[in-house]
Parts: sequence; C-alpha cells; structure tokens
Amino acid sequence: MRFGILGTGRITRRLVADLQSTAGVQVTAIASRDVDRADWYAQQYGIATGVEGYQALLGRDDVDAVYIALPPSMHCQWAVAAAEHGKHVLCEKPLAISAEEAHRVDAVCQEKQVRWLDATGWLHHPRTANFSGLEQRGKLGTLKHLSSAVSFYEPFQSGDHRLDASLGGGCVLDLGWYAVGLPIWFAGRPLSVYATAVMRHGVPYRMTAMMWFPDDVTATINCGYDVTTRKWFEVAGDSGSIVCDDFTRPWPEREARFWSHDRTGAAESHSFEGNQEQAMLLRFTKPESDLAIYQQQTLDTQQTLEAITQSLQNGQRCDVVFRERETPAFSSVSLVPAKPTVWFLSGDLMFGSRIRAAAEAAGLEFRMSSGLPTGTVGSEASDEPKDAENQTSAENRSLDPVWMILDLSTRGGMLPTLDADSRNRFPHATWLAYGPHVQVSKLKAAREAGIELVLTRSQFDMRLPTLFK
Ligand SMILES: NC(=O)C1=CN([C@@H]2O[C@H](COP(=O)(O)OP(=O)(O)OC[C@H]3O[C@@H](n4cnc5c(N)ncnc54)[C@H](OP(=O)(O)O)[C@@H]3O)[C@@H](O)[C@H]2O)C=CC1
Ligand SMILES: O=C1CO[C@H](CO)[C@@H](O)[C@@H]1O
Repeated sequence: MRFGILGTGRITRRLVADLQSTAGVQVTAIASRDVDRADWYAQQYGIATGVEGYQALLGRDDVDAVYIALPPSMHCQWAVAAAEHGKHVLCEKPLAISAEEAHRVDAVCQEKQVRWLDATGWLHHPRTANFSGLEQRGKLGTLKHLSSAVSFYEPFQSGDHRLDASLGGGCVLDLGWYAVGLPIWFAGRPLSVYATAVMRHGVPYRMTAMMWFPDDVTATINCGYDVTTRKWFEVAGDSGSIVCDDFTRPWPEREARFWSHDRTGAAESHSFEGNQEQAMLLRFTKPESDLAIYQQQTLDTQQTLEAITQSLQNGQRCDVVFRERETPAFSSVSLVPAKPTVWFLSGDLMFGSRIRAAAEAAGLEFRMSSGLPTGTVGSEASDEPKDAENQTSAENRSLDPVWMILDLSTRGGMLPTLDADSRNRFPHATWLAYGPHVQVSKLKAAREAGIELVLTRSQFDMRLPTLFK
C-alpha cells in the first residue's frame, strides 16, 4: 500500500520510520501547507515527492492511502475528502472532535469502500491480545473496577494545537482518548459518566472522570498536562487484578510489561517484544484483516468523550447514548464461498475478544457489530469488479453466520427487530441470547421471540470454551 502523509509535525516524524519499515508499505508523498517544508521532509526522510497543500496529495495516482497527522479539528474534513478520492484512511487520534463527525468518517469510508482506522497504537501491541485474552481474564474472576491515568508534564511546542480550543485542543480529546479507551476496551460501552476538570488556556488541562458500566462495573480515569508522565491502568475483578504501567506505549528501552496479581498479593510479571505501530500498519494494510472491532472501539470512545465533555459543561452525571453505525459491516453479495462465522451482536469489545478466541479455536470466523447485519447468505455474485480495493468488502460479504450471539445488555436491545424475516436471512445460524440474571424480563422476551438458546451471563461464560466445538 502506497501512503501519502498529510502534515509534517511531531508524530509524523515518528511514524514515517514505522511506515517505511513495514512490509508491503511505501511512503510516496508528503504534503504540507508550506511547499518548502514538504520538500525538506521529503528529502530528509527519503520520500519521493513533497506536495504543496493537502488537497493536491489526494489527487495523486501514486497514493493508495493517507496518514492524517493534523490537529484534531482537521481530521474529519480530510478523512472524508480522502475517502471521497478513493484513498484508505489512517487517521491520528482522536478520529474527530465529535461523535457526529466520527460517524461521518465511518459512513463515507464504508460508502466509498475504503478502509479506515485511527492510529491508537496500543490496541495493536501483541501484549494487548494477551492481557485482554481468555487466560488473564479468567484470573480476574468477575470484572468490578478499572482505573487508568495518562499524563505528560506540559508536552508542548510553541503554538501547540493542544492549547487551542479551536483546533480541538485540551487533554480530554488528546490523552482522554487513551484513558477512556482503556475501560471501554475491557468493559464495553459505559452507561453514564461524570467528569470534572482544571481549565487552563481555555482548554481542559487536567480531567478526572467516573464511568459506570452494566453489571455494576465502574471505572475512574485521570488525564492531564500538569502531572508527570503516567500511562498506567489497573483492571480488577473479584479474584485478581491486572496492572500495567506503560499501556499507551512501552517505556523507552524497556520491553512492554504488565503484572497479574492474585488476592494474596502474589504477582506474575509478563513482558513482550513488538512494535505496536508496525503491528497496527500490518493490520491496516492487509485486506483480509477485519478492522470492525477497532472501528467500534473508536466510535464508542468518541461518543464517551462527548458525554464527558457534556458533563464538564453541565456539572451533571450524563448518560452515554450510543448511536449505531450507519452502514452495516455485512452486505448481501457473496463473491467467494461463504465461511462459517460466529457473529456477535454487541458493543462489548472485551467479551468480544473472548468469543473471538473460542470461535477461532473451533476454526470459525468471528465478526462483531452493534447492529444486525443486513443482507442474506449465498445470494448471487454481483458483477462488481474483483480488484484489490474490493477484496476486503468481498471478504466481508462471504460470511455465513452459523452462530448469532445477542448481548441482551446492549442498549436499546435488538429483540424488536428479530422477527422471522431477519432470522431467515441467516439460514444456518443458531441464535443465542445472554444477559445478566437480574434482567429477567429481557431473558423472558428473548425466549418468547423464539431464540433457541437463552442463557444468563454466567451460564454463557461457563459454556463458552466448548460451545462452538
Ligand atoms: N499516536 C500517537 O502516539 C500520537 C498522536 N498524536 C496525534 O497526532 C496529531 C498531530 O499531533 P502532533 O504531530 O503532535 O502535532 P504537530 O503540531 O506537531 O503537527 C501537526 C501538523 O499539522 C499541520 N497543520 C495544519 N494546520 C495546522 C494548524 N492550524 N496548526 C498547527 N498545525 C497545523 C502542520 O503541518 P504542515 O504545516 O506541514 O502542513 C503541523 O506540522 C494529533 O491529533 C495528536 O493527538 C500526537 C502525538 C502522539
Ligand atoms: O497521543 C499523544 C501521546 O503523547 C503526547 C505527549 O507527548 C500526547 O500529547 C499526544 O497527543
């Protein structure tokens, strides 16, 4: 994949090297507002072309994908413009400055059939799959509380966008992206948030928030610009905890690490090699790798940060109202033989990673979406060209759900749409619904809707390791 870069700032300098050292990736052009700066960077980093202005880069035939490394307020505009030019979009975090903008990026990329991902590196470090996988998760017991803290002492350059509200500045969108993203990754979508901030330079300078999740899971987070460098989290269950002190990026010259604790204080230390940015780039550029779980994480993080901002403004605890993706990840055309798939209807990324592990252990594909996929299985192949750009969507279309798993704690629920018609679209699927044992009426409604297997969360938990075998 041939990349063009928008912007010549601090993060660009770091990511160019990762782009240039990732297999299958080339950097062919870099654009700046100032042509001399573009040329200087091109020469300095061995990039073929320096381009004046971001728009000119989008028109180039030697660019398949853009890396957007601009201030946050410019992300949506340039991500949408890139997608409209048929370019894949790798955008720096935060994806946008509002949930509405983030969903616009998602919708346009889906419509134009280009891939998108935000450049949150830690999600792709090999360590992350380990600390959120079945084995570590099992040691926690039932999840209860999460904490995270991300800060840097005044990491500014002159005229820094972090201190300019009109450019999307402030620690909420910047460092809160990591601190809030962490509990979402483990616990799924929060129900509500409460936040308070120290304001300086017209932007949130230090922010502390509380988050509430289903099943009485809670989280406390802190981020800011006037505290020393911290990038830690603790995830605690009723029988153990995981502690990590470098989750956003390993400390320089040290391996990535975390510790698992049991209730007696015995700690096991884990360390990992790996370059998270290269892992992210490989995932982004390989057509067969599914980005849906990361895109959902992005959209849910953006929505939660919006509720945090609302709480800062009105001083109240705010519900987080999630909107679903406009264009579903599954559509009606099958171009290649369908692959048996476990489809998880939920926003719970943590549980999703466990179901993925169990599905993959049984040789099944895994997909997750928060809305019911549209389309049918095994419909006629279309005359759409099978070129490289279409491979990903073709691959997505060739899935045959053999399990449809419905998380009843998903907000709004999906039962009303589970009529016979929608179920008939997936003729090979066994339907399973699960939810907290206290949600008696939801479990009953699922049974009445004709779902074959209705389980409490703990029953599902116990059956999961062997369910698909
Ligand atoms: N993933 C990660 O680990 C990190 C991510 N980031 C994210 O990357 C993005 C960029 O951050 P960073 O590289 O530190 O920012 P910089 O200010 O260093 O660079 C931003 C670049 O955007 C361009 N730009 C266009 N318009 C403006 C404007 N009005 N003001 C300032 N710059 C402008 C400039 O390039 P030019 O003039 O050449 O067009 C500038 O060099 C942010 O969203 C940030 O959150 C940042 C650090 C780490
Ligand atoms: O994502 C980021 C990671 O660290 C930086 C501090 O140097 C942040 O400000 C930045 O935006």
